Order: sequence, then C-alpha cells, then structure tokens
Amino acid sequence: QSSLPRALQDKYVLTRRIGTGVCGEVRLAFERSTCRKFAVKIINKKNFQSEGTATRNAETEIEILQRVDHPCLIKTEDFYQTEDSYYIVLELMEGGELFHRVKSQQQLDEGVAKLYFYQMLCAVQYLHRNGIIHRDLKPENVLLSSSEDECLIKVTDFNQSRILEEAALMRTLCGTPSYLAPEVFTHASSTGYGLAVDAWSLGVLLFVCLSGYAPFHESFGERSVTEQIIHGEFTMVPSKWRRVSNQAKDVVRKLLVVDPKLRMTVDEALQHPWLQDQPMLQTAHRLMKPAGRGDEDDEDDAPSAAVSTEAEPSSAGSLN
Ligand SMILES: C/C(=N\NC(=N)N)c1ccc(NC(=O)c2cc3cccc([N+](=O)[O-])c3[nH]2)cc1
Repeated sequence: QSSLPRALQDKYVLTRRIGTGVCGEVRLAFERSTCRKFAVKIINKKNFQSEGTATRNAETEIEILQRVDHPCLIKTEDFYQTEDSYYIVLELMEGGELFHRVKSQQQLDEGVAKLYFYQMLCAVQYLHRNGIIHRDLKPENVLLSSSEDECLIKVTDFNQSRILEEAALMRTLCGTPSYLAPEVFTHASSTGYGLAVDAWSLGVLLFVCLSGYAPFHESFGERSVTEQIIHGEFTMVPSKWRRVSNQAKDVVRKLLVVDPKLRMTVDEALQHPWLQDQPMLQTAHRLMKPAGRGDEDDEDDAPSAAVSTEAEPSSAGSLN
C-alpha cells in the first residue's frame, strides 16, 4: 500500500490479492465513489526484461489495452504508474484464469471447450484484423467471467504483443536492400509470419482444454520440449482423447502445423465444421452482446433498414 500512487488510492481502495502472475499480482479493488469492484494488475517495471524493452513493451501494451474494443478482450478502466510499477485497473473476471478451471476439472467437456475456443478465435480474429499479434496466448492469459461453464471469456496480457508495423517494413524496403538479410524479404521477420504464431498457441490452448495436459512436455520421450515443438511432435494420450470427437482433433492437428504457411489461420478455424454448431454460436453471441441485451429478443438495431433474416454470422467478425 505504501508505494501506491496517490491518485489510485484517492479513487480506489485496494484489498486482497486475487491472482498472481510471474510479472506481478492482481488485487481486488473497490471504486470509492460507486463501490464498483475492479481488478488491479500491478506490473513491476524491474522484472526480468531490460530497461528499454520493458518500457517499450509496456507502452505498446497500454496503447493496445486502451485501443481494443471487443467483448472477448479485457477492458481497462484506468491506468497509473510510479517509477517502479504500472497499475492497470480492469474489469473483474470472477471466474479467474482458464488455467485453474482446466486444472480443477482435469479436462473440459468438449462443448465447453468449443464455447471457450470460439470466443478466443473471435478475440484473436479481432486483434489480427487490427494488425495486432498477441504472441503470448496461454491459459493464464484467458480469464473467465464467472464460475459457470457457460461464461464469457476474455484474453489479456499484451506484454509480448506487437503491432504489425507494415510501415516500418516498407521503410526498411525503401533503403538499399544490399545489406538486408533474406528473412526480411521472406516475411520470416517478426512482422511477416507474426499472425500465424497466435494460431499455433490457440492450437496448444485447445489441446490443453480438451485433454487437460500440454501437447509438448519433457515427460514425453527423450526429446526436449523445444525439439518436440520444432518437429511438431505432440502426444495424444489415448485415455485422455478417447471421448474427444474427430472434428475437434482435426482442428488441433491443423493448428499444430510446424510450417506457418501451411498452418490453419484463425479465419479458417472459424469456418471449420467443428465450430459450425448453432446452439454453441447462439450461446456465444448471447454472452458476447453488451451487458443487458442478452436476454431480451433482438431489438431491430436499425428499424429503417430491412432487418436481415439470415442466421447469425458464423464468425463474430461483424463485432469488430
Ligand atoms: C494486462 C495484464 N498483464 N500485462 C502484463 N503482464 N504486462 C493482465 C494480466 C493478468 C490479468 N489478470 C486478471 O485480471 C485476473 C486474474 C484473476 C484471477 C482470479 C480472479 C480474478 N478476478 O478478476 O476476479 C482475476 N483477474 C489482468 C491483466
């Protein structure tokens, strides 16, 4: 409490710790004027990254957090900083981290895994359409809105995120090319293959939700985890995958593809047969609507225009 920014303390009362991360902690906070509950993520600036990188990442992250607007991406209420920490005031996600939900349930029911995975796909599709690569998608960075199985999920932690700097790449290509390395042209540079790294991570996330264990793990054979990843060698333990449908396995197999050019994209994943599941899509869209519009029947958003009769779009692209 001692080193909390004055302005933060004037507006919020910070109470108990509700989540712990490797780079800081999450505290429950109450807004003094309204008693509304929030989560405050405290990020130590001095964590393992070098001074410059940490500051640059944090500036990018804050810009992304304040710019994104999607029902499956965490929203920030306020932002404060001192010389040694950042304080991000966020909406409360009382279901906690997906990591703990999967751990406590051994593995998720396939229908629940599909509902969560669809929301993650919508969130990442929104990021990719806005030129943002998350780069650190993992169960700790997916938060659940409630303890119900059927709940809204939100992606968070943009510490490793990058904004696709096409402009920077264009500037680079304007200069004399003679000193540029091949990968700058072959899109192997961080801005080129970038989007596909999130598709791989979504494959790992889906694998963990469906089976309850990680696809690449040092306990599988003598190869190191890095070796297993480089060769795309994941292990489907029969007892854990027996009750999982072939379509679900097909999504995992098409995302955990080593060559980023051959890997299924987020857009393609949204069109996969496994996700063409009307009841799941209706539940997802009800959860993703702004608060309070979930249960009323859909009022005509634009009464003047002819209300379209076709079914809800299969991908939530229209939300972006
Ligand atoms: C922005 C960010 N990280 N950025 C970064 N590491 N540079 C970030 C990372 C993690 C969170 N986590 C939470 O908001 C969060 C974790 C958790 C666990 C139990 C219960 C709750 N909750 O809100 O009730 C939780 N919220 C929120 C933001």
